[in-house]
Amino acid sequence: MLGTRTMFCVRQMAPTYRHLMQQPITDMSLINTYLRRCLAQVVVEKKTFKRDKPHINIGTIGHVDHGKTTLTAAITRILSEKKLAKVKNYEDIDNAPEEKKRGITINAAHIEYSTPNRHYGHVDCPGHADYIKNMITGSSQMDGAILVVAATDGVMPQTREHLLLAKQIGIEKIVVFMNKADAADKEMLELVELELRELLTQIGFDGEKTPIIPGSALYALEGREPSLGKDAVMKLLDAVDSYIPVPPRANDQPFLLPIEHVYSIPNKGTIVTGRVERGVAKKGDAIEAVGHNKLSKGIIGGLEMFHQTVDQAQPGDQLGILLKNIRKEDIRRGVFIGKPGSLKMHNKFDCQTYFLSKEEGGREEPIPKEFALTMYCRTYDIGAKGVVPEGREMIMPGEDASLTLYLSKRMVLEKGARFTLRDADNKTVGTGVVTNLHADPAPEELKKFWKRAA
Ligand SMILES: Nc1nc2c(ncn2[C@@H]2O[C@H](COP(=O)(O)OP(=O)(O)OP(=O)(O)O)[C@@H](O)[C@H]2O)c(=O)[nH]1
Ligand SMILES: [Mg+2]
Repeated sequence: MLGTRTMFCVRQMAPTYRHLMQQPITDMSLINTYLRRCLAQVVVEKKTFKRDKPHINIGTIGHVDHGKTTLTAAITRILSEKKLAKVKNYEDIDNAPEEKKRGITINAAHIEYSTPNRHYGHVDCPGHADYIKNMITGSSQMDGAILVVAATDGVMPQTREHLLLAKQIGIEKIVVFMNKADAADKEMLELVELELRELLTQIGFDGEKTPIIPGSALYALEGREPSLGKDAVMKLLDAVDSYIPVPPRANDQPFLLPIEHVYSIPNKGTIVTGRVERGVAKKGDAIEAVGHNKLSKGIIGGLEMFHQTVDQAQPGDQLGILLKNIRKEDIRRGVFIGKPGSLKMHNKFDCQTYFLSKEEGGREEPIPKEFALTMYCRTYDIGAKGVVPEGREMIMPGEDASLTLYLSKRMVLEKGARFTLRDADNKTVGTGVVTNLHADPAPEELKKFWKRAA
């Protein structure tokens, strides 16, 4: 049934449908019509996001039972006292029945809060499998992370595994909360800190400078002993504020537009359309069109959006670009337009890939040692052959793996780029993130996979 508030929103926000509102609201189908037509507006009214602070995505990672969810709950409790967060109790975060029963996190939970300087989206990651999947698919893309390590246990297998994966997918800065300090003595804390700095350095983080803050998430949540509880959590948030940088805004990066369509207009030139992914561009700028084994140089002759001239293209713009000095035959869908020198083609790379389980729409049968699929990345799709790493005979649906992929043509690839793998029936089989780019392989190596080596 309709609440008074919903009806108020409908009346307030739907002047277009006011003629419908003149009639007495007795007919449910009429009410449904109002609601359907106004739903989008009602949702907007409910969820207007105040953009007054830089937004950053972070999350808690670390070994099972080390206190990630307790810390997440404690952060919201402490910040709620300053009206910077809504309290999320432990049970609100681990809210699935199975999670309550077993006292563990299974699904990643998304929470928001602010410090005086920033707005944070925070993902409380589960100890294991789902987290890895979410990290790879990008559903929990993080700009930085809080590693939670219980001082009572020290570094454990998933501490290392989560750090490795964070590094793989491009997280540069980590802040450590050395938890359960209420149950550990000074010597233990010192030892675990040493162990952690060594591990961070080993994996490629800055082990010396990474802030490591000892404390007790449990005390913070229960409002006990501020020096270990509330004050430690505030210290942690200060460290997150200062150590994890705001990611560069898309405007500041080199121009990039993946081509969706190419047209040729007689006497005018070649027109490409697509959505600006990053950077800015204007008429007269030099550009390169890169992809499908080819690099062409040209100049932007004009920019249009919705049949109107645009002075400066910005991220998110759906554009038509007139290209000078580039022929229609030189380019096609999947070629990228970018600032000269900023785009590189590759046909061999490493990636972290998750293969969907049967329930998720993936394959029933395992992925064999060598396989052929189509890789979809931004606007291109291209033949890709993969090799399962040594030591594994196959990959089962529902598992993840580090792989090396060979493409049938050299395409624009960047570390951190996300892609999907589909089979001949256009069924999505896997999803991945590029972790390492190789120099072009020798033709003999490529010929093993592609008869007509690029
Ligand atoms: N003594 C002590 N116990 C803590 C502290 N923080 C958490 N715990 C306890 O450790 C257990 C695990 O805490 P959780 O917050 O569920 O751990 P988690 O890392 O989220 O676990 P998963 O999500 O399952 O990986 C719970 O019994 C907590 O009460 C702490 O600071 N001190
Ligand atoms: Mg948890």
